[in-house]
Amino acid sequence: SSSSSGLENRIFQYIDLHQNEFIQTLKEWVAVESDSIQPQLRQEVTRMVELTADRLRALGATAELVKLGSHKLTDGHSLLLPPLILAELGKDPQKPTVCFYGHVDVQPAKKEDGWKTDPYKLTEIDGNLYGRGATDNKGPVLAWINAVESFRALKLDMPVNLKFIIEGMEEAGSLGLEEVIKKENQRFFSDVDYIVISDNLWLNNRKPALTYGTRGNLCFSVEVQGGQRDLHSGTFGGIIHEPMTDLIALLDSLVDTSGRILIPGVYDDVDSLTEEEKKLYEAITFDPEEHKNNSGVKKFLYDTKEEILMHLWRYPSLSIHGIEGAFHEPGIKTVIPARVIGKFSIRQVPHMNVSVGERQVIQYLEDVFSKRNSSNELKVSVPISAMPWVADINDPLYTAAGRAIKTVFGQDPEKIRDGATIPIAQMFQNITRKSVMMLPIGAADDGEHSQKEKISRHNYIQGTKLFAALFLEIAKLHGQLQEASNTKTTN
Ligand SMILES: NCCCC(=O)N[C@@H](Cc1c[nH]cn1)C(=O)O
Ligand SMILES: [Zn+2]
Ligand SMILES: [Zn+2]
Repeated sequence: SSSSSGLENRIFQYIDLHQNEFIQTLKEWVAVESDSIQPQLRQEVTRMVELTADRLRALGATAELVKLGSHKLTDGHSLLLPPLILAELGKDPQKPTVCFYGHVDVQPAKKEDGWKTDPYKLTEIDGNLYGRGATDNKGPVLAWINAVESFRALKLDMPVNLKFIIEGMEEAGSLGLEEVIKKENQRFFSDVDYIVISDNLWLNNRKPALTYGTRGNLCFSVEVQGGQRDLHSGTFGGIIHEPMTDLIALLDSLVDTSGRILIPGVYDDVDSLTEEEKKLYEAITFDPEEHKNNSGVKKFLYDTKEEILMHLWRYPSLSIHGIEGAFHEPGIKTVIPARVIGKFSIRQVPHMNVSVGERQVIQYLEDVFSKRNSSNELKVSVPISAMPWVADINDPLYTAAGRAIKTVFGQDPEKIRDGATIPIAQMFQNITRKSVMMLPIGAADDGEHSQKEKISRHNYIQGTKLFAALFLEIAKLHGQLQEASNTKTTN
């Protein structure tokens, strides 16, 4: 049913009445500088993980803090990783078990980066709650917790068993997580029926979405080394092969002005486009103008909605991210850097093979470099390699979420893919073989990772209702599934 039941209405009313308390908790969470990128803030990440575990325990859950060991920093030092939370609430064999994944670490944020408000002080302006982590991912994690809290406050039986897997290193590449999923596959995940991730955004500012796919990513570091030290360009400029010049030539050889990747073979395994798939893009509500406004750029490479969506979701793209070792301060420094490292990545799509891609790129870079007859040394490495993820939208989990969305937002969800990479989705699906779904609550203009990250009060509160409605829909679905399988066995 698309209209809410008496039970849902009671829960929704509770959520509406307690919204300021939910926002207060989000304020307390945003105040913790749980930046997982900067080593000096690692203790804050650990504190945030512990705070989250306490909150889960207050709901009646058991929350285990799994030690993940330490990792090596680029300067050679070792740093302890924050623990991972594995929590459980309810173990009724008659109920389905839903596992929620989220993260409580955040991207770095400094007021000087151009924030209009203090990034660690949640500030409400015109119905938007600005602050680092508001949408990525503290708001959505709290929305799950708020939903459970609402059932408890109303003394309602939870319709599903819940498990939570919450980490503190997502923004730094989910270090140590894959090993835990593998290790816990036969234990923690054994009775899980559904896995839900709420760590992405809607496709536009108003229409809710369900996400069934993400692109993967192959990240490359291209190092060009000349001599042992930087040189004066007045003394050596004109008589040596400069590492930066080699690197710029390499980077410039990767993609043409229309965005097409120039590495031979890259498009060979990309799924061919069927008429049926084409229709999916035509049916989606997506306003290229709104997307352009969210981005702040003047023009996209493509004009139509369909072309834009396909180039974000089902075609690979190559982006150049930066150059380590380059002089980047204001003013002029007439230096020739001795060693520079270019960073670029290729978003992977079905059915590209990451190992094949790796070889194609390395071979191509070596070929381009050898034609330059440079005396410098080239080294290519692949620090991150993540496969794309696509799920079956006909899975019952998607039906349940679609119904919950209709109840809360009064409209059917847009079924979308995401051009970014959530490696955990593919990992969960591949290792556990469970149904995996991404259910975002943030709008397209939430500005994850940017200087104006926010979640709207509306989305945070309706998102809380959405998760409560999802628990009920999954329980209903499970009842139906169980009835169907009982009918099968008795026939
Ligand atoms: N909307 C969710 C975005 C999550 C995100 O930003 N993921 C990163 C992960 C990544 C991929 N390669 C290196 N890190 C992303 O850039 O897609
Ligand atoms: Zn995130
Ligand atoms: Zn993020």
